[in-house]
Amino acid sequence: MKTTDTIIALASGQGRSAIALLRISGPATGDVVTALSGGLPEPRYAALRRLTDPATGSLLDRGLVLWFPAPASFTGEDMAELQIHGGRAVTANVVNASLTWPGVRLAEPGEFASRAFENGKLDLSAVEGLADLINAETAAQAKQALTQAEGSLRTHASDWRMRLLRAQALAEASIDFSDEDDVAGDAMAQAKGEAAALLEELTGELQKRSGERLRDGFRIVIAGPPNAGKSSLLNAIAARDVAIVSAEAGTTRDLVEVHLDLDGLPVILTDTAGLREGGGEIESEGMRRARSRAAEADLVIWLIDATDPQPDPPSDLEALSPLPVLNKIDQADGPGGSDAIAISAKSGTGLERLLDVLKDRAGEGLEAAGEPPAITRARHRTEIEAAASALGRFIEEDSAAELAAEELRVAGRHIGRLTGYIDVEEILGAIFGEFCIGK
Ligand SMILES: Nc1nc2c(ncn2[C@@H]2O[C@H](COP(=O)(O)OP(=O)(O)OP(=O)(O)O)[C@@H](O)[C@H]2O)c(=O)[nH]1
Ligand SMILES: [K+]
Ligand SMILES: [Mg+2]
Repeated sequence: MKTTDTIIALASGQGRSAIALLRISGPATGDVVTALSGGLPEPRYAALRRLTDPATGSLLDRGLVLWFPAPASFTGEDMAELQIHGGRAVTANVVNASLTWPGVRLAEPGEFASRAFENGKLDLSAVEGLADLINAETAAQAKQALTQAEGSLRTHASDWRMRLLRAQALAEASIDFSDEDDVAGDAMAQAKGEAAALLEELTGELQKRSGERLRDGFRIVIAGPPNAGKSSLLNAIAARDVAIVSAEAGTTRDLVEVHLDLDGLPVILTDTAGLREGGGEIESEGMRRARSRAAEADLVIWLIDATDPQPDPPSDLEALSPLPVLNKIDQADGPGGSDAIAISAKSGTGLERLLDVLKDRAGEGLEAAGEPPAITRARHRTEIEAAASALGRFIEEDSAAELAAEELRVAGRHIGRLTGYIDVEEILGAIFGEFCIGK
């Protein structure tokens, strides 16, 4: 990416809409806007302007023009936003007219955010928060993403960095005074005390899983013998015909997944192939997938047919403490007498109760008690784990002070990568690649 280029992109969704938002960023922005609209409006005030093709003078559209001179813009560069009519031809014409200006090109995905990062407008954790906000499907996800975009992880990371620097300074003092035994020993003991307190805090954060779960969704897997009504249950909960239902045992082979919003909580519900002995090659592969998805789930529903004598779940599923649910009670004689939740996927009986239980379980899994979790994605976990093990090595190291102090620098590098203030090149692509064009 060359920051001398001026970039343009449709920031609102693709396709027909009432209004479309075009964003332009880079040194030629002022010239392009002047060429299109005859001048620059007052900074940060919307002005209604006629937009004409600078080459032919023909009218392209009328729209609102906003001008954000550097450095007070999202990217930190000269920027403009054009609110124009959202027809495909209108937006294409305005974009094409802008592209005729020298040094102007279409933006790559995430390029606006990446320039904001390069210009120190956003740190990496805030960029990730913005990406999550754009992808958020439920209210709880959006709330967490916004908290992160506003700097929740950055606040933690800078506190951790400061404490590491303090420990580092103490460890280095102990090296400098190594010929004065008690001064050196005292400084090293203080450094280890700082490190131990920080390690305890990092370990506490690593124990919380709710941030990542909330970002990814709480995973519920429906498992059970063939024909128990698993696909019928998925369809009933999703209120759409997602999975094929039939009286033939072994209908479902692949995993069928739906994303649900249960009172603001994101849930991923997966229907699986019925589990039984035997089965052909395809069905066996389906059962293998069912078991492995169940093993990764936050909650497994073991669905059985109330009208049919049932096998117990296989031992690998039993070990996951599945939630027992009894289906087809519309056809069963009695309530069954077990602790299973009784439902009919067909008539809808008992579904509300089941949904209440699912909401409770998802709520327990997703809503952190106390402080919101610092970790919201695997990248954060990897860095914090690496920092914690370096701290552990520092605390245990009782040989040369120089070697021990190096572990603190390693920990500092990993914490620094959370916000990207140091040594970030290799992680940039992965983060900005998640964005759509125009952000
Ligand atoms: N009476 C009654 N029939 C049901 C109920 N739920 C499902 N069925 C029927 O049971 C049969 C099997 O339903 P499916 O949803 O395909 O069952 P499955 O567990 O997904 O089956 P496989 O994918 O083959 O493992 C179909 O004929 C459904 O109409 C129910 O609550 N009551
Ligand atoms: K079936
Ligand atoms: Mg099925």
